Amino acid sequence: MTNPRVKQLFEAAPAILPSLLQCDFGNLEREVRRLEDDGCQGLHLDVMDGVFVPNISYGMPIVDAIRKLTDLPLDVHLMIQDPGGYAQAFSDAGADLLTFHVEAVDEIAPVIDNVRSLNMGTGLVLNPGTAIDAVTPFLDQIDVVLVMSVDAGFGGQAFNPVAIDKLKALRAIKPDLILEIDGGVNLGTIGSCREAGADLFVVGSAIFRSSDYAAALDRLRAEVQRHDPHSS
Ligand SMILES: O=C(CO)[C@@H](O)[C@H](O)COP(=O)(O)O
Ligand SMILES: [Co+2]
Repeated sequence: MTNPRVKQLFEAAPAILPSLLQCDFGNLEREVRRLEDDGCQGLHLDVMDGVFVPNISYGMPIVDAIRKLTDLPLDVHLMIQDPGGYAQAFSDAGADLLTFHVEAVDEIAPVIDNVRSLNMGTGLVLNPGTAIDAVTPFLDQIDVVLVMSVDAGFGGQAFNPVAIDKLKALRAIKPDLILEIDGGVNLGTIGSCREAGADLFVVGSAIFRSSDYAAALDRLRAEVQRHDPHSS
């Protein structure tokens, strides 16, 4: 992995990545500073097109605005049709790690090649109903598998435990693969994700519905540590 910010993010793992979907966009700079001050090691940005998922969030201009506010690694989760067609635009906007849904493309390999050629980290995303077989042929060409524990499209949904078995299966197939989990991750679910092998934990509601982000992050980090499969 040659992208230095992605390298930095992976070295920080296990790490919590706040999903900004539910942040206060009217005070974006203040939100980003708060998360930096609270010791976050990266930010997760959810891009939705209203076609691949039934919701619209934001696109390149917001990624670009956040890039100008921070040096933190930006993990851009594309929930869009034709992700390959937008890879250059998100690279230009400042994405470091670009993940796209296997359900959104017919041919996965050329899109991986496209993202890699732009020197971004590359990740494949699986919705809860998609088997891991969709990503296993590509594990040597990518940097991350993002396992969804909700159907992509909205924050604030309940965690689907089918994700736990997928994390365990992927971890068994490739012990050094970076595994990311996204959807319904909170104090009640983050520990089992860590035990199943997750390295990167995307958290939206469990941070942004709290008035004290720092305290919420500290509690989540403590739970990750308590469930670390490497500690006795
Ligand atoms: O990708 C998505 C939703 O599609 C996520 O990144 C959510 O934004 C996470 O929010 P919570 O489930 O933690 O509320
Ligand atoms: Co996401």
